[in-house]
Amino acid sequence: MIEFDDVSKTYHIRKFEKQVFSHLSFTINPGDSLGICGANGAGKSTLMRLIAGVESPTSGRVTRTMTTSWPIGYSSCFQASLTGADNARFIARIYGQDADVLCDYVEDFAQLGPYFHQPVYSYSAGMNARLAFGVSLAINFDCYLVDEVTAAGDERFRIRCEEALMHRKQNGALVMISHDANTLLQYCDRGAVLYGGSLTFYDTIAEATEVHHRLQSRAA
Ligand SMILES: Nc1ncnc2c1ncn2[C@@H]1O[C@H](COP(=O)(O)OP(=O)(O)OP(=O)(O)O)[C@@H](O)[C@H]1O
Repeated sequence: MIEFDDVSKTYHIRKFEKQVFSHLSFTINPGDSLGICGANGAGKSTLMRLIAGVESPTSGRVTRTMTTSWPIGYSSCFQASLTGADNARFIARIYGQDADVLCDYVEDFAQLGPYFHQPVYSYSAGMNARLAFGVSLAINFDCYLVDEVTAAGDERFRIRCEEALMHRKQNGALVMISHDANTLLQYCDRGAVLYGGSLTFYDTIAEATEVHHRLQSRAA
């Protein structure tokens, strides 16, 4: 379970203050697959970082009894001067996994060819995302956090991601951000819309994407 209790987040940037969201209370349970919709800058990635625990709330409390992946997406979570393989080994050690087994899985999954043994700074954004996806799928998290990453890679990679995520979803939880309604409809059951600093939940992802679409049309 991941529980948000009256969580608010504000960034202070020089003399400027940005309240991203306020007083969010909700729970993500095992078996949930939640799609989060919202316009650019609404706070989706910030929310994901708080769910993952890589950032803290300004006020309120986030309680986790499930292990969560880091937000898998285009933003890099790797040490750029190390190779993909060395990053995978490093992460294996942090999570107490067999480094050789994890490395083999990632090499096969991410299909980076010789780049797997090159420094991460030489990777494209898509290659970075493939590595991130491979490493996180190699570790058995209770909850996977996916930030737009399913768009990374070619058709074959997308099918691999889909199969792996659908399999993990059966045994755990999934929280996904995407600007593509079809992706959310494919992966998620429940939906939420982040708008004006508030998060509204819907029983189905179809309702959430529809509300988001209406809000977007109104703003245009
Ligand atoms: N580390 C930070 N410091 C200051 N402001 C930040 C930081 N991270 C995000 N913000 C601000 O918080 C707001 C929400 O950003 P966030 O990236 O969470 O939005 P998003 O919904 O994921 O956007 P997009 O769909 O464009 O990726 C934006 O106004 C952004 O400028």
